[in-house]
Formats: sequence, structure tokens, C-alpha cells
Amino acid sequence: MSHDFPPLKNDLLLRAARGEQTERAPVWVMRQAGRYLPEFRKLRLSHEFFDICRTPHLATEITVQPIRRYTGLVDAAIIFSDILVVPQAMGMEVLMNPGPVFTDPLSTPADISKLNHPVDVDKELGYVFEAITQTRRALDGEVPLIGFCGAPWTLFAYMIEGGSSKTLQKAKTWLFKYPEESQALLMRIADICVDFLVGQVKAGAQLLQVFDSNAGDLSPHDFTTFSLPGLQHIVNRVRARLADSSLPIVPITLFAKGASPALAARAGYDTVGLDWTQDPRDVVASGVTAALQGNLDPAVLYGGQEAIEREVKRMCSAFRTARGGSTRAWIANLGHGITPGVDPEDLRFFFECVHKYSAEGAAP
Ligand SMILES: Cc1c2[nH]c(c1CCC(=O)O)Cc1[nH]c(c(CCC(=O)O)c1C)Cc1[nH]c(c(CCC(=O)O)c1C)Cc1[nH]c(c(C)c1CCC(=O)O)C2
Repeated sequence: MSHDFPPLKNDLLLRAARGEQTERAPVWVMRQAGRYLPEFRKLRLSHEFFDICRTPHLATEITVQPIRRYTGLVDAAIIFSDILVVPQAMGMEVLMNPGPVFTDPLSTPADISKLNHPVDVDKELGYVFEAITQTRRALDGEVPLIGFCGAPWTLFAYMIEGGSSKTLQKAKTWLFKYPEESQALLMRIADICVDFLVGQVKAGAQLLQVFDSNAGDLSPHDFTTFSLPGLQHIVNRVRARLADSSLPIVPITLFAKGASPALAARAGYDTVGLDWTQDPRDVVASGVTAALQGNLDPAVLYGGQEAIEREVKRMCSAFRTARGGSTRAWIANLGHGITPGVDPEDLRFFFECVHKYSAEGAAP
């Protein structure tokens, strides 16, 4: 590889993702660079959301904010960006005000012809690669850097709904009314995700995560029919392409929120992310052998320190019991992103509790 990055000093995340035993569970939280941090809100006052994503030194600055604040407590950085940069690369306009808004969503399959095809990922998303490379240098090996993308089904849903939606009525209409066109578009998105993820590893990402945030809206049959093929394509092609280009075969995590973990595990990722509705003991009992990530309810962080300590203890004990007494192959996290109203000191306490209660030899 052409980069010469500082050596990694904390590899807990990478070891847990590979299924190894670690002296304690590595911990990070989804959306850890975000609005609950005053230093993020301050920078955000003078910059639009997607301008930050497109400006590598700003994306780097925000990515390292939680690493600086929680030095020695947090075990990973995740590049500051958004899953919706992929629809932008496909030619769609997306604004953030305050949630995502597509100015011209897809309404029928005829609209697919308006999308860029093929997409030159290096050209359209090169700013993410540059941000990753700058962030690797800024991190100075303190913690590994996670790259990510949205899953085809979740991106497809945003491209059709034009924003967040409770029912996903429009996107689901496509699945049932235009199944073949839907599958073709889902696989087109999957191919872009492959190029995007490989480019992120080339730029310096040390673990990848695919966010299928809308997975739970599909029945098991429809998840299997419409989401799983793209997810499998991504993990298989990314691994093959990394091997062909002599790049490191980094671990890959799938967070399919709301989906059955046993079904998500069929995609073949190294780590399966769990939301807080799942009990890790049931997940392991159902035959899932992948590493696990998660899964405290983000709302626990509003409950005060007594609740945080009690619930982290409960979580650690559940993951330990799931594996017959060890915290092997577990990455501690929330079950979804941290929300804007959390007190940063309560997140610090969450990290401290994970260190204490996930340690080898901690009381069960
Ligand atoms: C569905 C989704 C999106 N984006 C993302 C997902 C998948 C994860 C999930 O389910 O939450 C992923 C994402 N978005 C962001 C990151 C950065 C890295 C991190 O710290 O985790 C990541 C990994 C920054 C962001 N993405 C967004 C913000 C807040 C925007 C702002 O600063 O105004 C941040 C910090 C905005 C965003 N972006 C998106 C929505 C629906 C919203 C608005 C609602 C919300 O804020 O949660 C799309």
C-alpha cells in the first residue's frame, strides 16, 4: 500500500471483530461524532452538514473530537460522513434541513434513467477517501478508523421516499409492484457500495460497517428476497477485491436494525450488530457464530448514572453468559445511534462502566 500510517496502538476492536478473546470489550458508539457534543454543535453553526462531509479537514476534525474528549476510553473512530453520499454520487440532490430531504426522489422505474451510470466513485466520493487518509494521520494510531456505507435496501428506500419515513409505503410499493426493476436498482447500488468500501480501505479504513437501518421494515421473506442478496454481494465482492489488490482483508460489520440476527448472519459478515430488542443469549443460541456488536438502548443514557451502571452491568453479563463465561468476540456499543440530548459526561460514564464490567475476571 502507498500509505505509511503511524502504527496502531489499540487493536481491541479488530481482535474482537475477528472473534478473539480480549482483556475487556472494545467500545465505541454509533453517531459518536454528533450533536450531543458541544464542540460539534459549535463547528456546525458555521458549516452546512454536507459541506463538512465534503471538506476533508473538517470531517477529520469532527471524527477526532470524541477521541480527544474520551482518550483511553473509546476504542474506535468512525469517519464523519453520511450514508446518503452514495445517492448524491448517483446524481441525486440531498439536503439536510434538519433531516435528509431529496429534492427529486425516484417515483417510478422510468426515473432510474436520470441516475448517473456508471458512477465514477473515485471522482464523486474521493473527498471521503481524502478525509479517511487525513484522519488516519490525525489519529496517530490511537484507535482504528471505521469506514462505512448504507445498505442497498436502506439507500433505495431513501431514494424513493425522499427522506425518512415511518411506513416506507412508497419504497415498499416498488418492491411489490416493480420487483424486477427494484432488484436491478438494488444491485446497482450494491456495486457502487463495493467500489466505495474498497476505496475506503485503500484510503486507510481498518474496519467497515454496512448500515441497513431500514431492515426491520421488511418481513423475513422480503428481507431475504430484496436486502440479503445485495448485502451478500457487498461482503463477497469487497473481500475478493481487497485480496486481488493486496489490500488488508479488514473485518466487516453488518448492522441490520430490526432484522432477525439469525437472518442477518446469513449475509456472512464478520460481526453482526444488534439493536436493543435482541438478547445476545438468544442470538448465540439461535446458532449465530459471528462476532456481535451492541446493544444498550440509547435511551439508557438519559436515565442517570445509577441506571447506566445497572444496565451496562446487565448487558455485560448477558454477553458473557451468551458465550459461556467470556466476553470473546463482542464489541460493546449502543443498539442504535446516540441521540442529541445526551450529556457527554454520561457517555463518559458509560465507557467507564463498559471497561469495568466487561473486563476479564469482572464479577459475572
Ligand atoms: C439512516 C442513516 C443516515 N445516516 C446514517 C444512517 C445509518 C445509521 C442510523 O440508522 O442512524 C449514518 C451516519 N450518519 C452520520 C454518521 C457519522 C459517523 C458517526 O459518528 O456515527 C453515520 C455513520 C452523521 C450524521 N448524520 C446526520 C447527523 C446530524 C445532522 C446535523 O448535524 O444536523 C449526523 C451527525 C443526519 C442524518 N443522516 C441520516 C438521517 C436520517 C439524519 C437525520 C436524523 C438524525 O440526525 O439522526 C441518514
